[in-house]
Amino acid sequence: MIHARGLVQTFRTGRGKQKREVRAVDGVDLDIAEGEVVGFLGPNGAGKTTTLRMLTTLLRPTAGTATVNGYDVVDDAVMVRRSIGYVSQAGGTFSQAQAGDEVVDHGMLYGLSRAEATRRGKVLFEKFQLDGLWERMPKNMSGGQKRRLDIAMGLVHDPTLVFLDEPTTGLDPQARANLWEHIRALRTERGATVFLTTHYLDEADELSDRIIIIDNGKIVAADTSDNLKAHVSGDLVDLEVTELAHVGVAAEKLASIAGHIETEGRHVRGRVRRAGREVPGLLRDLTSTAIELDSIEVIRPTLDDVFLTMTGRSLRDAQATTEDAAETELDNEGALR
Ligand SMILES: Nc1ncnc2c1ncn2[C@@H]1O[C@H](COP(=O)(O)OP(=O)(O)OP(=O)(O)O)[C@@H](O)[C@H]1O
Repeated sequence: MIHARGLVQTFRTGRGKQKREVRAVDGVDLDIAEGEVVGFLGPNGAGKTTTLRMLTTLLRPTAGTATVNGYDVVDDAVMVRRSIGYVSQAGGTFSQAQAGDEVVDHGMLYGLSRAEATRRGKVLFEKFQLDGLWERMPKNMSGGQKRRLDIAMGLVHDPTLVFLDEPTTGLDPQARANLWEHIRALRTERGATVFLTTHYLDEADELSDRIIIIDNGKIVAADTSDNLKAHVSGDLVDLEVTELAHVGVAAEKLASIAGHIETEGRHVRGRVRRAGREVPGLLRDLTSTAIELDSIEVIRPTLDDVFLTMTGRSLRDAQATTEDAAETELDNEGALR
């Protein structure tokens, strides 16, 4: 479905002495199979949108190659565009037209007849709970409704591969959860392959069969969420010992199955690769040495823990830093216009 080798995108930013080159995407390889839902995760400025724009033919790669649905993104750009659905981050720039007309026009742009585009549009409106809004102007819709309209537009020509760029950014929790249901249905009901970018960890976790993490233009991890968590971080085991005097011994015992032990008051913590298997033995060991616990907690790692392990910093911190350093003067030389 999607195969990319060594994709690179560089931008020149600034003027005069400030001039420099940004390697927004720096040698990305991707292999995405039919029917997969892949979450492309990374902090702001990591290179998610730029990768997506190369795969959807909106940007010509500076270097590297990619095929989408078997078509080359440079040589067969028109065929790539015809065979995919793309819902951009900003959403559609709607005219003064009614929502239904926007969808029909979009379908006709992809070669459907007016009748067929209308038929499919009506089905999608029902599916995305937009019934009754066919004649409404998009500017008078709620954020969630507009986002669902964007997705309906991206699907009107029935693509089997759909690119969604930050589909739920700016939506309230209820509208997000509702959109998640629709995204799940793309695969279960239509068998579509979905490639979605997000910087919400929970969203990537909830929706994706596989997660690809990008940072500074490079892929730092690619696997199922469970595998990433299990292999990279392990579970956090938090023991609360009853007697402060026992903290040292408890830490020694935990150290036999865990890496990097931390203590805080009566708490002893460490990461254990297979907590389900290891913890019963640890408890027996503690009991046999008469160390009592007030509580024990096993906390599954989050994707943020994975990111921390891979890059040495938290995804949330990385987000804040790149937002501060956001470029203001952009000069996009690679764009196909
Ligand atoms: N047209 C452009 N000209 C110059 N630099 C650009 C341009 N587009 C993106 N960049 C830079 O390339 C890097 C990657 O940007 P990109 O938009 O791909 O990141 P992202 O992961 O999608 O971030 P976000 O989550 O904020 O959308 C950033 O440093 C950004 O400032």
